[in-house]
Amino acid sequence: MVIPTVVEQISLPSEDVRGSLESSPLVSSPDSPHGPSPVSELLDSPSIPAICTDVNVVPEHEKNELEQSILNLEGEIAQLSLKQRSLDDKRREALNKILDIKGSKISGSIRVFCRVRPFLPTDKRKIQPISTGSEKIVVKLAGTSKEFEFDKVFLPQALQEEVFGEVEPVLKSALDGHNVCVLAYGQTGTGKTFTMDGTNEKPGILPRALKELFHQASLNNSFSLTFSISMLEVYMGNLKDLLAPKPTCRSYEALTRCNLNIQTDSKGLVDIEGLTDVALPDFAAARWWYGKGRRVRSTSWTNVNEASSRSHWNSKLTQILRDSLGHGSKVLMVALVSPCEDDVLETICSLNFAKRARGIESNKELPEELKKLREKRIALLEEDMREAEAECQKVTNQLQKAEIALSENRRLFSTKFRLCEAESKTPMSAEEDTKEAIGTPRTSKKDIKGDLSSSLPRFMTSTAASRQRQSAAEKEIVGRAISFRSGTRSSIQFSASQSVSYSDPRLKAIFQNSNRKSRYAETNPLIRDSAKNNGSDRRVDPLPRSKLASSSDPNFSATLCRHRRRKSDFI
Ligand SMILES: Nc1ncnc2c1ncn2[C@@H]1O[C@H](COP(=O)(O)OP(=O)(O)OP(=O)(O)O)[C@@H](O)[C@H]1O
Repeated sequence: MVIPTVVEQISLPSEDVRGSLESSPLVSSPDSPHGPSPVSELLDSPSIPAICTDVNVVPEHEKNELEQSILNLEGEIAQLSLKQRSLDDKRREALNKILDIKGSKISGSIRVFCRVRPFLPTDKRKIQPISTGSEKIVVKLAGTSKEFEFDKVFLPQALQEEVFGEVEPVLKSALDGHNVCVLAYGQTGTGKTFTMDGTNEKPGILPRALKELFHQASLNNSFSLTFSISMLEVYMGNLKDLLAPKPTCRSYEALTRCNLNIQTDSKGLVDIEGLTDVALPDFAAARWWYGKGRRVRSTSWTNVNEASSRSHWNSKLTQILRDSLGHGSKVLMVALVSPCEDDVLETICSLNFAKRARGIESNKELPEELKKLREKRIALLEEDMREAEAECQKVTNQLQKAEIALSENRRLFSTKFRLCEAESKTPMSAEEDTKEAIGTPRTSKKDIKGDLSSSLPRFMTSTAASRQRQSAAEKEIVGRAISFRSGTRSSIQFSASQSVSYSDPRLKAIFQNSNRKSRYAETNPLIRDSAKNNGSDRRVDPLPRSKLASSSDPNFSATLCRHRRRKSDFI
């Protein structure tokens, strides 16, 4: 009665095994006087392969197919990553050109906007001395008029969204690794806070920028970005750390938080000693810390020694912004002006400063034809950029799908074949081996026996002597089954060494490292070589780890590491 159990364990019936089984006293041949045994019937049946399947042995062709699929997906991912990279380069190049053309025609990197505040109920003389166009602003004073030209002029009714829309390209540039600085400048009460911070209902540039940065970073998974935030206020020559932990007493510690020192690090970059730098894992954290900084900013300066450095304070700001205003950085200044006649002198002062910052005289305007050419060029570049962005998004989606398929295939592979391989390699005790050779768990065997004996009439159940004989016969069969099993196992090991073994370089590439960069570096000679080159050419900025914007892409590691500074400048 145990024969079917033995048969169930035979995965690849060979002639030897067949012979062993058929010669067993319990397994009679078709010619035997007892007629064909259940085993013989099973072995002769055309459905043997389906019945004789060892649960621990997966067909080799399935293994090869899965392995091939993994390799194909790896190749596809490498190709898509390259495509994604080149589209991203294309987009970045177009964006840079746009910013350069849109920026000052002379300095190339500073864009200056002007925003006119609307009349407020508290304003006294609501006579508007300013006339505006989309790039021009004219101020009338004592019968004369003065004209200023900027990259963009926002009318009093301009929405926060419109202003942010013009800032957005510069943010993308920040994610591409450029230092970016957004400044608001103007007379008191003209809307600097409103433009940069805004209100809960009408958020300004900063909250929108934080949201957009995290959103943009989440769209592209070809590299990883880390964000951190620092906030400081420059007031009367003193630097206040807005994110510092609350001082326990109004003492020296509190004072030092208001008198940070500006230093130059070993690389000649600006370093504000002791400035709090908080890592931002997500947008929620960014919003929280930004809110904290805003609240601290609104509190009064009580412990500050106002006489300390008045003489060289409009220079502290310059020192702080030095890196952000330097070569290769993108600067955006918003000059805020009042619409009131009473403020007209201040307005002219602000506009003159903004004009100097922009570096172009309004009377040296570009001829109309050149202007049109410039606009046309910008429109073409914007189209290129949009196309590259859309294409890049498609590739990113394909990449995500391929990565999901790859991880699913790997999971399948490791559960099916590694388990199987481990199973076949684990040394088994004689008892375990016997159990396995017989196959069905003991309980099942008992069940079968129990079921059968209970279903048989008493006279058909075995006597003590017949049980002894049966046991001896079983032992013999089990002995043969064990030797067969051993043979099977070694054959699994052999085939495994061809396809599943860790010594196989193809699988090594798949299993060894889940890190994409190194995996690609191993599997794709193109990437491996470029990574090597970049590694030798690029200088790695030794900023503290928390201050680094790390990237899995070797091309980005050097350029993104200045995010901390960019962020602090930004705020
Ligand atoms: N574009 C605008 N639309 C509606 N309200 C505005 C706008 N700009 C400024 N305001 C309002 O004008 C007032 C002064 O603005 P805000 O406080 O932003 O000026 P400020 O330049 O930051 O002033 P200060 O330099 O004194 O801090 C606020 O009540 C603000 O809500």
